[in-house]
Amino acid sequence: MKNCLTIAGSDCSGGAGIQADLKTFSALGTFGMSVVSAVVAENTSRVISIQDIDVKILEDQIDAVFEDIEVAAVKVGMLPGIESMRAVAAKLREYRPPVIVMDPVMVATGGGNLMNPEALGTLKKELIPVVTLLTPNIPEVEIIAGTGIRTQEDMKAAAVEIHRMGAQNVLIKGGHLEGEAYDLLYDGVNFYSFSAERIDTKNTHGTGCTLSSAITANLAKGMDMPSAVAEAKRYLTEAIRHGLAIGKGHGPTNHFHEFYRMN
Ligand SMILES: Nc1ncnc2c1ncn2[C@@H]1O[C@H](COP(=O)(O)OP(=O)(O)O)[C@@H](O)[C@H]1O
Ligand SMILES: Cc1ncc(COP(=O)(O)O)c(N)n1
Repeated sequence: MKNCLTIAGSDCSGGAGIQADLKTFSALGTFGMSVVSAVVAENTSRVISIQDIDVKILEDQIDAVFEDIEVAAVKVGMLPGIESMRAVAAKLREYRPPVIVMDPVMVATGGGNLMNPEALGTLKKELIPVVTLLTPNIPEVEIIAGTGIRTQEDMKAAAVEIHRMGAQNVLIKGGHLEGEAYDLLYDGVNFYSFSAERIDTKNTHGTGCTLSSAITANLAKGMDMPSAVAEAKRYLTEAIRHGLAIGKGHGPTNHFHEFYRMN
């Protein structure tokens, strides 16, 4: 079995963050481990408060995993600010895991800032250059690339720009645009399109986390990048289709529905 590590925030309501990542890692047959970067008091409707984890214990958690266990792939999710970003970037440069997938989480689906906007420069300078794959959504692309995105052509231009910043691969998620659920992958040479039907639901809490951790698990299992993304998208679409109407706001994706067990 391959070992996957998520470095991300804790969502006590279980739909996003490390909780979504660990459920995805398990559902896809990998062994999941987690380094907590922040504790977020949140639910399907709102973010109440956030406590950043001290940098020392953030670093110690990473050391505890890497000094003992072989890590096939790392997923990085919410990093709340400059200090945590610097610490994680330094540890990733030190341990050099074979795969690093980063979801540059900025805002929760239910609203609420999860990243200090002042950390944008650190994200660009220290983290983007070390990642195997960056998976921004449209608002995140607009902030990172500094351009408005309305069309698939805009997505292409921004993917090239983010690749230039140092990300080996870029997957721009089009969930925030209208029409089909269209995502675009750029590997520095080719573009790959991934389309799925848009499911009419408000239960989309954790979709980005689920997709990036599913890609991480698939890469850990040895798939090439386009196959890992295609399979992860298939997994995610079913997890949204069978999404759970839990809570009063945006319910979570479902990792254990009948469709996936049978396929
Ligand atoms: N209603 C939906 N039906 C099907 N796929 C969706 C839906 N909403 C989002 N997606 C897909 O979920 C993934 C994450 O989407 P997006 O909303 O863009 O990112 P984030 O969750 O980070 O904000 C993408 O693959 C996107 O295409
Ligand atoms: C701790 C944490 N991390 C990430 C998200 C974003 O989730 P989404 O996958 O809906 O973009 C979240 N709401 N909470």
